[in-house]
Amino acid sequence: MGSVTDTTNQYAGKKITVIFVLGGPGSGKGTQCANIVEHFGYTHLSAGDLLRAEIKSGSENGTMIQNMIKEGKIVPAAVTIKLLQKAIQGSGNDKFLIDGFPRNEENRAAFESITGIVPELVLFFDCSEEEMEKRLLSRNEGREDDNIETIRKRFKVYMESSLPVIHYYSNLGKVRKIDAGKPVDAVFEDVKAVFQKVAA
Ligand SMILES: Nc1ncnc2c1ncn2[C@@H]1O[C@H](COP(=O)(O)OP(=O)(O)OP(=O)(O)O)[C@@H](O)[C@H]1O
Ligand SMILES: Nc1ccn([C@@H]2O[C@H](COP(=O)(O)O)[C@@H](O)[C@H]2O)c(=O)n1
Repeated sequence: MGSVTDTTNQYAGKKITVIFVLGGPGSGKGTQCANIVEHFGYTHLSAGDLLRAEIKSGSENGTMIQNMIKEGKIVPAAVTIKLLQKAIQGSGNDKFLIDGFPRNEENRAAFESITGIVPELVLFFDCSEEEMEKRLLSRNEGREDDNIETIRKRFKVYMESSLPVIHYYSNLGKVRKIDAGKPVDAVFEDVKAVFQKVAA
């Protein structure tokens, strides 16, 4: 198992690099991950997308996951980690952006102990609640949690449970904070600067 400072991960027989992508709901994580995939060859694994796919697949956990998402709550780590492990193992790539995970201390500690994977970096999209709310309310993707009631619950969970995870990695010197309140292209310029250093 890796230590928190050793980011050379051996996973399922191969060396992999993992970057966690964190930030509030609607801060633009998914949008920027798409840009990173295109420019830097990472595979994007969105925990939220994996959970939504699990609901659609008719899995035995589907109803539980759907209820948690509607309430803006965090699904038990064991469920999400299984989906992430499957996606990592099924990918031919060795570089992963894990978006929207770990979302709380339970996610973080369980991922570390189950997989032994240590993130190279944590990309943190910092954005005001006012801007995130505006973006989520106009996202228009038919998501069941993009309504004002659930959005407020998601913000509360983010403040109470997700920010402490970002602080944990910040104390380890792993966080790269990006001003995510700027237009998409300007945010990506700042993201690029981070990835150019990772590649160097
Ligand atoms: N920098 C930006 N400026 C304006 N709008 C943006 C910006 N980045 C993303 N958006 C838009 O805001 C909405 C939310 O973005 P996105 O889905 O990337 O956020 P997210 O952080 O992945 O959200 P969630 O955690 O809820 O999945 C989308 O409609 C997207 O097009
Ligand atoms: N680690 C995670 C990630 C997400 N969820 C649930 O999915 C919802 C949507 O997540 P997005 O990243 O797509 O915004 C989120 O509000 C949680 O209910 C989770 O449980 N654990």
